[in-house]
Amino acid sequence: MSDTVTSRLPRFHKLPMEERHAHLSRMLRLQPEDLRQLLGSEALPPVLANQMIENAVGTFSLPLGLGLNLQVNGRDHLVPMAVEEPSVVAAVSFAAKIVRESGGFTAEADASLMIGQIQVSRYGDPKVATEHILANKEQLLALANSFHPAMVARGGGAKDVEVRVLPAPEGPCGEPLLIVHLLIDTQEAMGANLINTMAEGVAPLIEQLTGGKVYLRILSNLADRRLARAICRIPVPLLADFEMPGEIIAEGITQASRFAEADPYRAATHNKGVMNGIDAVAIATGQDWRAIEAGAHAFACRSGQYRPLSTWYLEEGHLVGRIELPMALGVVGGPIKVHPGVQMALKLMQTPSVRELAMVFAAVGLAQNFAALRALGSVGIQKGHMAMHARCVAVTAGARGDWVEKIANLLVKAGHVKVEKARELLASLPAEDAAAATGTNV
Ligand SMILES: CC(C)(COP(=O)([O-])OP(=O)([O-])OC[C@H]1O[C@@H](n2cnc3c(N)ncnc32)[C@H](O)[C@@H]1OP(=O)([O-])[O-])[C@@H](O)C(=O)NCCC(=O)NCCSC(=O)C[C@@](C)(O)CC(=O)[O-]
Ligand SMILES: NC(=O)C1=CN([C@@H]2O[C@H](COP(=O)(O)OP(=O)(O)OC[C@H]3O[C@@H](n4cnc5c(N)ncnc54)[C@H](O)[C@@H]3O)[C@@H](O)[C@H]2O)C=CC1
Repeated sequence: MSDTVTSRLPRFHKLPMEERHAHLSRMLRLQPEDLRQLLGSEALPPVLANQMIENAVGTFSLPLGLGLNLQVNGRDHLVPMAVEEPSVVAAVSFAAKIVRESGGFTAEADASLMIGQIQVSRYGDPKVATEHILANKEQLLALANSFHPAMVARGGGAKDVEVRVLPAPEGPCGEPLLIVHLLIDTQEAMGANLINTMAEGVAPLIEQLTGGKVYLRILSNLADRRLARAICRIPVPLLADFEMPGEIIAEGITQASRFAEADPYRAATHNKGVMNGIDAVAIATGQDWRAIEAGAHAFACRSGQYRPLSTWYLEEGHLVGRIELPMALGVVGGPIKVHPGVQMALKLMQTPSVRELAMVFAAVGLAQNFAALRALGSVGIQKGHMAMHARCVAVTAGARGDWVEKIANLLVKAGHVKVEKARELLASLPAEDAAAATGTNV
């Protein structure tokens, strides 16, 4: 990664899109075809779409924004985000701007260790079956690795075997579940397909060793051996804005954190805010976001109560934020080398390794959460969010072209960001302006 790339691009959001492109071109040495890619005109050719999924009838677009100001472990990152919700990109950039003034995010990510699960039934005595499996661990690992020799050559592959005996859901009369875990290092890949291949591949040997019958052979999306963590420490005075001192803002954020820690109803929304950022960058970079979502929420519930993925507290005059969650990502495999838009997004991120990507994801989640809690714990979410949502409202009401921004500004000024109000504003325009505003004069 180049150190000459900065994600601190003041007032980038005020520029027209062509000037944003010009800026990126200079900084990242993008080619004209890269820019066409960004604009979507070459995003995903129908022929590729038809090869990617079944019954393809077209492609579907989302806006691609750039999260700015993000600094992780002293390095700047531009964050491509594919998302339909207004204010998400602004919010992450806003938070990252404050955090970078405090030294940026510190993050780490585990190696790509994933779990393949094999469910065994009719195995007899669970203790004996467990002993037989563990006594033949090396044979099982060798067999698993024989299905992916290239992965072993890269330093990855099956590394360990664990056995779990779980109580029968029907109660003591039912057979306890015997679950074998294959721990597999998937290196730069998310790994689902290769884990499933290995899990299916070792099943006959497990049946032979236990005398039982294997049912499911599939990865677990609770990727708790592959966690990413990020932390930030913001001096309280740095939280101040024109309206409020830092202490008041810090108090609002720590109160929000306490609420989420105590109440699953709130924790769900808190985590939705975290995932606003993570999902957007996951979609842009071709990740399996359902897998990331499943892992995040299962991890949030690991203590038996659904809890927040991030927490905030005060320590020695600083507001400290922490996040930890499973991060099963890939920079190869799946659609990553197939989808040209994904390749472009990874180019904007300067082709990170999978661990770098995981650290950026964690930092984005924490930044997104900070921005939401900062608003929620002080002026409320509607002020900033609705100001940006106003453009969507104006378009829904029929505004087009330059009039979208004008109507949006009038809605915010009126403190009334509603489609009826936008229609009322459009209807109150002189006939010529109204025709221009709704595009009916073209
Ligand atoms: C919206 C802001 C950022 C405005 O905040 P502001 O105070 O107007 O921002 P600012 O003018 O001080 O600008 C600071 C920086 O923010 C960025 N920024 C500022 N404006 C823009 C813009 N238009 N476009 C792009 N970037 C923008 C930009 O980087 C800018 O730096 P600059 O480049 O100017 O030096 C703030 O009010 C905010 O963060 N609000 C929270 C919004 C949010 O969280 N949205 C998510 C959707 S709500 C939801 O789904 C989640 C939730 C809330 O339920 C989760 C939960 O409950 O926990
Ligand atoms: N429950 C779940 O999460 C499930 C997810 N999936 C899907 O599986 C896909 C991901 O599976 P993968 O196995 O990651 O993709 P994949 O099947 O494309 O395998 C990754 C490929 O990349 C190659 N590779 C090249 N360089 C590598 C490197 N440095 N490190 C690692 N591999 C390297 C590997 O040899 C392998 O052939 C996603 O599309 C996901 O949606 C599929 C089934 C279930």
